[in-house]
Parts: sequence; C-alpha cells; structure tokens
Amino acid sequence: MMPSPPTPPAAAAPYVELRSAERVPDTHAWPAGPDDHHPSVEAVGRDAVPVVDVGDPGAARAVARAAEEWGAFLLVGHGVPARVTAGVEEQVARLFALPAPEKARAGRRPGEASGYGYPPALHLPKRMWSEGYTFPAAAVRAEFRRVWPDGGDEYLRFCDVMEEHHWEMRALGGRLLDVFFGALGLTADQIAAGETERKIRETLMATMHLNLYPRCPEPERAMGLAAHTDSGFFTFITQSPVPGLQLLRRGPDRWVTVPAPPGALVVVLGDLFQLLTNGRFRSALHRAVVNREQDRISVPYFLGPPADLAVAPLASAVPPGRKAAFRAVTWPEYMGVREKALRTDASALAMLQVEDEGEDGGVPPKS
Ligand SMILES: C=C1C[C@]23C[C@H]1CC[C@H]2[C@@]12CCC[C@@](C)(C(=O)O1)[C@H]2[C@@H]3C(=O)O
Ligand SMILES: O=C(O)CCC(=O)C(=O)O
Ligand SMILES: [Fe+2]
Repeated sequence: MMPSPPTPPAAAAPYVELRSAERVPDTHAWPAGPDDHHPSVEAVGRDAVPVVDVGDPGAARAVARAAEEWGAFLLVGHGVPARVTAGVEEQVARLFALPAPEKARAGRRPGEASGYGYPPALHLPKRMWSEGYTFPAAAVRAEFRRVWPDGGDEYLRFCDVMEEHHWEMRALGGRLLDVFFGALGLTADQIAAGETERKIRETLMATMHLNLYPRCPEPERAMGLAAHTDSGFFTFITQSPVPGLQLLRRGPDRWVTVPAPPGALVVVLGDLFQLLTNGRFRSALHRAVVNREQDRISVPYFLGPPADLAVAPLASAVPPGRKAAFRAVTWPEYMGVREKALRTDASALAMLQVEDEGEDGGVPPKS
C-alpha cells in the first residue's frame, strides 16, 4: 500500500546513541554544514510564512496565494483540540525514550514500509541527526504491538492518542482538500458534483512519520532532516515549540525558519499535488535543522492517493485549449521515478512533464 523504495546502504547501519554524543561523529558530519550555501533568515517581512484560518470566508483565496508562492503555510482555526496535540507530543517523546533494544524490536527491515528507522526515501552520503518511525495511520494498533508485544496500559494509551490524532487530521484533510479545490476556482457545487474530486477526497490515505531530533553538541555540522519535498498530496506537521523546520524561498535562495505558534499546524504541499494542480500549486522544499539546547519532535501526517489510483492533472486546473502538463502516475510509480531522479540529480516532476509549454506547469530548475 505504501511506496517502499530500495533501502539505502546507510539505513543498514545501527543508530548511534545521538543523545549521549559529545561530538558529531564523521558519519554524521555534513561537509557543507546545514546551510547548504544558502543563508538562514528569520520569517519576517516578505519572508513571513503565510497564515491561513480555515474558518475564514477568505480562506480559499489565502490558500491559493500561499500554495502558489510558498507551497506551504501555517494553518489556524482548524479546531483540533490542543489536548490532542499535546498528547501526541508526550506519547512520541515517550516512545523515543524507550531503551534502544525495545525500539529495535520494531526496526524497519529493508523493503518494509513501516517501523522504527531512517526516512525511507532519502539517499544521502551522510547520516542525519534524527530518529524516525513510519506507519500507516490507520494501522496504529497492529504496528505498535511490535514495540509493546504484550499490550498493556502504555500501549493502549499510545494507540488511543495516535488514533484520535489520526481521526482529527483525516477529517481536517478532507476539509482542507475542498478549500484547495475552491482555491483552484471550483464552486461548491462543482466540488460536490466532481467525480475525480470526490474520489480523491474519499480515498485519501494517511501515513505518519514520527521524528525526534535530539539536541546536538555541534548543530552547525549536523543535519536533522535533509532538504526534500514530500511526495504525496499534502502534509500536516505538528511540531513542538522548538524551532527547526525551514522552507526554501527562491530568488535569492534562502532558508526561512518556520515559527511554531501554539496551536498552528504547518501544511506542506507535496509533488503529487503539484502534478494534480497542473503545476499551479507548488511542492515546497524543506528540511529540519537541530540545536544545541533542546530535543525537538515533529509529527508529519502525510495525505496522498491510494497506491492504485493514478493521479493526473485535474481538468479544472488545465487552462482551456491547453494540454495537461504532466502524465498520470500512481504514488508508488512516482516514488520510483523520484528514486531515479535522485540518483541522476534530475527533477522527478520534470521527468513526468508531457511537453514544454512555457511557464504553465513549469518545474523550477533543481538548485
Ligand atoms: C508516505 C510516505 C512519505 C514519505 C515516504 C512514506 C513514509 C515516510 C515519508 C518520509 C518522511 C521523511 C522525508 C521523506 C522524503 C522520507 O524519506 O520519508 C518522506 C517520504 C515522502 O514524502 O516522499
Ligand atoms: O521536522 C519537521 O518539522 C519536518 C519533518 C518532515 O519534513 C518530514 O518528516 O517529511
Ligand atoms: Fe517533509
């Protein structure tokens, strides 16, 4: 069900105990440093990350602007109880605080889509300063028997909290999807009557990936999560108040640190959403940096199509008289294309472009 690309060689190496490290070992030292030649700037002025209130009558317009310009925004007014979000962070911290052998019981084996381990789709020369756990959101109870084989209170508490988070996020995902459709110019009637739109809303699949970024003795030499775009439709990121997530703004290229105001969710658009909207909405290049003082937790919730649903540009996103800018792909197929693109330093979306029609649906050159 979930795309599972071949495991990179680095994933085979066991986790080092990052938290007790006094230096960044060579295996984790990034030669260029986390700055990647681009400066990190504060989110102020024209670099202020857009904020969207889903309940606002002007939400569709604000979403359109943010999706075109940033491929990301902060979402407020979403109604997800703070209690649920706080519970998630507490449970994730508890999971990662378990002794290494207990986490290792759930280690993700090569080719597997879920379990404790390295992010599956990044292929890097160096290791990152983080621990991760990936699983299908709907399968939390089966998945975490691997960590807690005998069940018990800790297990039940963890599952209850994660499941409630899943229901909240899944419902919000459907709601935000309709806002996105509105942002593309569809009327409420068209959204309700559209076959493709309905299919996408009803079959949305959710994957969770838990991230722990332990505090780091030499943050400028380490990388929490290397720069990437998410591959699905869009991602809700619940993040702790400790900053670390950065978005790349182009021209001149700079990393903008995303603030973490209490109660705000970060929404990041993925590559398949760029394809679905014929290139009108952009996926956002993002990464996570680490810091010296505090551990940071983030809980992205990835929404995308089921594995067998081919995604093609929506008719409503293709200008009249023009051809769709991308060919249709399924998510697993896209992961394969991206895998190849990463190896050749090409852009995966560009490889799916039907023909160069000038600016429309254009993919910015890889930097
Ligand atoms: C549903 C997804 C989305 C995945 C793959 C699979 C589960 C884990 C996600 C991440 C999380 C970390 C970055 C990324 C690039 C990675 O390596 O694993 C993501 C990837 C994607 O967005 O492509
Ligand atoms: O840690 C974060 O805020 C971002 C995590 C992320 O981008 C991912 O897991 O895909
Ligand atoms: Fe991401």
